[in-house]
Amino acid sequence: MKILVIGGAGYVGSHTVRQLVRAGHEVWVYDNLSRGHAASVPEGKLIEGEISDRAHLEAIFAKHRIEAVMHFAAFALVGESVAHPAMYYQNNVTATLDLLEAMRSAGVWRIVFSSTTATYGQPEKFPIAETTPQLPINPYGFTKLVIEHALTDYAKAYGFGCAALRYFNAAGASPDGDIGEDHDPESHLIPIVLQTALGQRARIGIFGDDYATPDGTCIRDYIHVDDLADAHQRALSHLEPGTNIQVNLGTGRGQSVLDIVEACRKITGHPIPVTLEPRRPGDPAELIADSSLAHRLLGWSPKYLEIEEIVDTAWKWHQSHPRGYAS
Ligand SMILES: NC(=O)c1ccc[n+]([C@@H]2O[C@H](COP(=O)([O-])OP(=O)(O)OC[C@H]3O[C@@H](n4cnc5c(N)ncnc54)[C@H](O)[C@@H]3O)[C@@H](O)[C@H]2O)c1
Ligand SMILES: O=c1ccn([C@@H]2O[C@H](COP(=O)(O)OP(=O)(O)O[C@H]3O[C@H](CO)[C@@H](O)[C@H](O)[C@H]3O)[C@@H](O)[C@H]2O)c(=O)[nH]1
Repeated sequence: MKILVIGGAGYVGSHTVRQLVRAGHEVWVYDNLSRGHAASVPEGKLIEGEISDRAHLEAIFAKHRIEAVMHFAAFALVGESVAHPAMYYQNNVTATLDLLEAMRSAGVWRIVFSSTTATYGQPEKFPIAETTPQLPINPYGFTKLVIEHALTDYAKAYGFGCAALRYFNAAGASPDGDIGEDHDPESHLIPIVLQTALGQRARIGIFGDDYATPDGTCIRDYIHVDDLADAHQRALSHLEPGTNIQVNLGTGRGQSVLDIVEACRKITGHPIPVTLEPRRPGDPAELIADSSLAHRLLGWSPKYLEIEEIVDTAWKWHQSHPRGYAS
């Protein structure tokens, strides 16, 4: 299929692009490089552009006879969304609606959308299934929920084929160490802990140890990026006009912040000093996925289940690219 991967120069997008290319799809990446890296995109495949630029998108859709969109482009940081909600509503909602309109004018009806567990807020029951009420507790989660609703309506009214993939915490890197996670500034837990192991940071600050979890630190379900990429391919082949699915993607296993530090100590052999810091606004205490629907609908199940295996792939990337793509 001819696929435009929007936000494909970013972390999850770049891993997905690789798998799509290997599977024989004709892939183009559309990205404004605000948070992505040209070096993560296969040679000659990057088109620089904004998702709010409808005319540019429509021209690209026509020129490359695009049949499907994978939409990764967004701002995606919980804490930042609390501090700067306008940025989030603008990019994740307004500009994404421009993209949907560009697709509609161009007759491109297939879309796989990066949604998130942040749309659930802080559920009371675990694991989280798709039937769990979506009650976001931060602006980021709200922006993604708005687009899920828009996709439902576009599927019904305009015959779009839509899959919203609700990832839990993306983690790890390509096992060959060629591509991986590189955000500047980095705010995600695993890369920060590994940067501490590399000596680039003196310590890792733990955001709160008074949550209602066994060790008091927040629990997340870390899912390998290559498993997410695999789910995108499966979702794409599931799309028909009017398809509208939402599925969780996680391992079903929860790791606390302290568990992650411990796993990184084991993999890196570094003591990794920690300090205690106040809670980060917008953080839910616990998020663990029930991904059985993705298994039933798409035949998907994660290949990386052990957190040490996931951290090991990230560690390979950080060791071979201590300054990320600038290395
Ligand atoms: N990383 C996670 O743990 C996680 C979990 C759940 C959902 N998600 C979602 O997955 C998607 C990808 O996340 P990521 O971690 O790879 O993020 P990322 O920041 O690494 O990648 C996003 C990419 O989109 C591009 N982009 C942003 N706004 C754009 C715009 N207006 N026009 C064109 N390009 C634009 C950026 O330059 C970047 O390359 C996001 O939509 C995010 O909300 C991520
Ligand atoms: O220096 C740090 C960084 C993070 N944390 C904690 O580690 C956990 C994970 O944080 P982080 O890696 O920043 O991820 P999340 O805030 O859980 O958000 C990620 O995972 C969500 C899905 O759960 C996605 O929607 C988001 O886009 C993605 O950034 C949270 O409890 C943080 O408070 C720390 O204690 N110290």
